[in-house]
Amino acid sequence: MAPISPPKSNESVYNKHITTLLGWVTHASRITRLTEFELLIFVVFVMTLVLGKLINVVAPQEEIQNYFNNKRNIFNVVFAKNGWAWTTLLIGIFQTFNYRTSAAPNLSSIRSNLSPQQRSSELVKFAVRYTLVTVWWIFFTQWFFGYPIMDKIFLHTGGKCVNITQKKLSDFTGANPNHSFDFQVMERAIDAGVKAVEEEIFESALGSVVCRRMGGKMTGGHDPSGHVFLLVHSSLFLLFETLHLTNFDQLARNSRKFKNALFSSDETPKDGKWDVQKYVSVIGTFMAENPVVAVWALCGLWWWMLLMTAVYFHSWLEKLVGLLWGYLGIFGVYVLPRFYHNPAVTRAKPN
Ligand SMILES: CCCCCCCC/C=C\CCCCCCCC(=O)SCCNC(=O)CCNC(=O)[C@H](O)C(C)(C)COP(=O)(O)O
Ligand SMILES: Nc1ncnc2c1ncn2[C@@H]1O[C@H](COP(=O)(O)O)[C@@H](OP(=O)(O)O)[C@H]1O
Repeated sequence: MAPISPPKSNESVYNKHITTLLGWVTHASRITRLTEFELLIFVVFVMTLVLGKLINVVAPQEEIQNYFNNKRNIFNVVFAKNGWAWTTLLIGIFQTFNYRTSAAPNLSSIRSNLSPQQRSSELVKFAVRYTLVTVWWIFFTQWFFGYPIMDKIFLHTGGKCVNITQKKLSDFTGANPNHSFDFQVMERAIDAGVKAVEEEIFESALGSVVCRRMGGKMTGGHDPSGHVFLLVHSSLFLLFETLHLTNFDQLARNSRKFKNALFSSDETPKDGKWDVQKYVSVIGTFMAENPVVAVWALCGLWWWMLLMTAVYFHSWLEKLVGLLWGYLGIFGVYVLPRFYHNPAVTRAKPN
């Protein structure tokens, strides 16, 4: 009779599973050329969409209705709708402070050991990367030899702009030279004496920007989520640009200093009044020494908005397509070059 092996302890089973999981992570990291931490970041966005779907499925509708699914909420109107402008502003501030690091060694970024030439060369490389990711954003959401890619996908899969009455058409006077293509279509429709503008040729020729500005509604077809794209694309860009430049030890030291300054005894209200000037100065100093904090705060807002988009808007597939286009641009700019220019990583391929 074969000897009966002793029952395995829970701990040994967990250890075995963790070893297997880590093996998969290492393997995925080798194939994709992403570091394990970067891989984790990519996975977080997929998991956020999954989490949003779960919340949507399990929470009763009346409980999940809130301020955040109002399209006119301030975070959507002020931040997401101007998402690339915010991204540009914050990475611009980060790079400016970062460039000056050698003059201020207590900054939480690590460029102080570079010569002026090296720093200039880093800045040029950054400008090239910024231009590439900006062009990707423009192509997907704003313009791609006519309509942007997201609109082209929508129109080619049978999407239409509906609900445009002749009145809305004639009311539409906000001429935007950037969308001359749309205006040509409209002019042709007007010249042809289109009465009800719901005519097939007209409806299907309108892109999302003009359609919404005319008070119409995009319907049918596959409408990739512009929000998921923008939030993921911007977050990945900001993280890839800042993580490797962050001195986490210095950041931790500065954070402790900040906390002490904020909560020190002389910061308690005197005669019921807070010393606002002191607070502004403490917070200002902290933000100037740690520009990365503002960048990560924007990433935090993007993550929350992504979760809200995942709960309330679009179909699952439309969000997934937005996500994949967001991944693709960043992968092309930051990771693809590693397949050609990083022999150390290439050598790390399994035998
Ligand atoms: C900071 C470093 C500077 C380096 C300089 C490098 C040289 C760069 C040279 C050329 C690059 C091109 C210049 C582009 C500048 C871009 C500045 C802006 O961002 S201005 C435009 C602001 N617009 C937005 O942010 C709009 C964002 N919104 C959207 O994309 C969409 O509304 C949506 C995708 C969020 C949703 O779509 P919807 O259809 O549902 O509305
Ligand atoms: N997190 C969010 N908060 C508020 N509105 C959101 C949102 N995510 C998407 N939306 C809205 O849902 C619609 C589809 O978004 P998208 O295609 O960009 O993913 C857009 O409506 P409007 O275009 O009417 O503003 C957008 O404003």
